[in-house]
Amino acid sequence: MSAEIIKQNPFQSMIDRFNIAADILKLDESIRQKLQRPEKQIVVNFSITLDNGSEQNFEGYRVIHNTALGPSKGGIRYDNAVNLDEVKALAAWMTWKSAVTGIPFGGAKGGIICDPKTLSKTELERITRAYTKALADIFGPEKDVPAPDMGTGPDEMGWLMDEFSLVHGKTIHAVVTGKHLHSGGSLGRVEATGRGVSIITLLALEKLKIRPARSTAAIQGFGNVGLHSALFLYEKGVKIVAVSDVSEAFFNPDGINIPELILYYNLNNKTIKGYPNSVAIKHEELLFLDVDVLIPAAKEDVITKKNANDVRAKIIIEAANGPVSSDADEILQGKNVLVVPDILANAGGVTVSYFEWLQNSLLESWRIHQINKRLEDILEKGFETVFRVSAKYDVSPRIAAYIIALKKVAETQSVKEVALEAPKFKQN
Ligand SMILES: NC(=O)C1=CN([C@@H]2O[C@H](COP(=O)(O)OP(=O)(O)OC[C@H]3O[C@@H](n4cnc5c(N)ncnc54)[C@H](OP(=O)(O)O)[C@@H]3O)[C@@H](O)[C@H]2O)C=CC1
Ligand SMILES: O=C(O)CCC(=O)C(=O)O
Repeated sequence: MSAEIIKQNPFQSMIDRFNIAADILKLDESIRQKLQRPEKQIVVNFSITLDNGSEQNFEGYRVIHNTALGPSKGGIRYDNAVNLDEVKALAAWMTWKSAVTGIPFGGAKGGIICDPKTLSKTELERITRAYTKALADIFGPEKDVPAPDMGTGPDEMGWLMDEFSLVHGKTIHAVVTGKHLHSGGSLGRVEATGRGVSIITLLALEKLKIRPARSTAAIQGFGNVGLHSALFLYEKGVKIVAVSDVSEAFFNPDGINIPELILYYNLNNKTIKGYPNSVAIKHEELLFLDVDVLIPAAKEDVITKKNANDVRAKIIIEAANGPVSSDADEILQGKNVLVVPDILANAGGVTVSYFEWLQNSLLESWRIHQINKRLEDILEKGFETVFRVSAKYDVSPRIAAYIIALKKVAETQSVKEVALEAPKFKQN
C-alpha cells in the first residue's frame, strides 16, 4: 500500500465513542446534543500574494467545540486534506483531552487547506497572518488559544501572536502557545507531546509487565510527535525497530539508532528518505509488525476494520489524534490489544501549552525540570484515573477516558446553564 491513508469520517468515530460513554452515564438527550455539536464553526476565505506575484485564495476553519471548562484550546493544521468534519472531530477531542487531564480549557481546532511543503516561508507567513486577521475577534487569551498541529510549529505561532498583537495594538503573548522562546514560548513545549507519549508508553509497558529494555516499538510518522516519541523511548532503552514518514517506511530488527536518524533527518531537509542502516518496507507493513508497542503518530484512521485484524502489537499508543477508527475498536479489544487513547496518550502537548499560557499570563518563566515534573505528574494521574474507571465500569481505557471527560464537562455545562436560567429575583 502507498503512504496514502484511507480516510473514514473522524467525527463519526468521535460520536460512536461518545454515545457508548453517554449511555453508561445515562446522559439526557439535550445535554448529549449540546456536547456533540460544536459551539461555533467558522469558515474563512482569504487571499494572499504568492512569491511569483499571483494571488491565491485559501479556505481556513476554526471550530470551537466547547468552553464549559475554560477558554477553548487547540492546534491549527496545515494540510491539503483538512476539512470541516476533520476539524470538528479534532476540536471535540481537545475538549475531552483537557477534561481527562484536568487542564482548565475547553476544546477547539483550526486548519487551512494548503500544502505547507510547496509554500515558501514568506508565503506561509502571509497565510498565517491573513488567517489570524480573519479570526482576530475569535482568538484571545481568555477566549480561544491556538497552538501547533500537523504542518505548523513555532514559526506559525510566532506570526500569529505578532499579527494578533498588531490588530489589538499591544503585545499579547498568551493568545497562542507553542511559540519560539524569543516570542514568549515555554521551555519543553516543542518536545512535550512526544515526551508525554513516552511517559504513557512506559506506564502501559509496566501494566503488561514488559521491561522497556526488553521491548520493541514501531512508530508511524516522524514529525514533531513521532520524532520526539522515538527519541525519548530510545533513551529509555526501548528498541525502535521501524519508523516511517510519507516518503519511506523502514525496518531494522536490531533497533534504529534514533539520535543518528535525527541527525540524518535534519541534514536532509526533514525527511528520513534514504537513511542507510535499515531495510525499506511497505508503509502498511509497519502497522502489522510483531512488536510490543505500535505508535501511530501521523494522521486519523490508519487502523480501521479493514486492517485491525492484522495488527500484531500488544499495545497501541495513539500519539496521533484519531489513528484508530471506531469500527476497529471491537476487533482490537477481541485481540486483547491494549489501546491507550489519543485523548490521554498525546495530552502532553496541551499540558505544556497550558504551562506556557500560565507563564505568559503571570509574566513568569519556569525551569525545564519543573515543567517536566509537572507534566509527568499530570499524565501519571490521568493514566491511573483512566485505568481505575476502566476497571470500575469494565470498559476499554478509551471509553473510560470518555466517561471521565463527559461527566466533567456535562456537570459543568449543566451548572452553568442552571445559573443562566435561574431567575435573579423571586417575583411576587
Ligand atoms: N504537534 C503537537 O503538539 C500535537 C500533535 N498531535 C497529533 O499528532 C499527529 C502528528 O502531528 P505532528 O507530529 O505535530 O505533525 P508533523 O506535521 O510534525 O508530522 C507529521 C508526520 O506524519 C507523517 N505522515 C503523514 N502522513 C503519513 C503517512 N501516510 N504515512 C507515514 N507518515 C505520514 C509526516 O511525514 P512527512 O514529513 O514526510 O510529510 C510527518 O513525519 C497529528 O495527528 C496531530 O494532530 C497531537 C497532540 C499534539
Ligand atoms: O497545545 C495545544 O494547545 C493543543 C495541541 C493539539 O492540538 C492537540 O493536542 O491535538
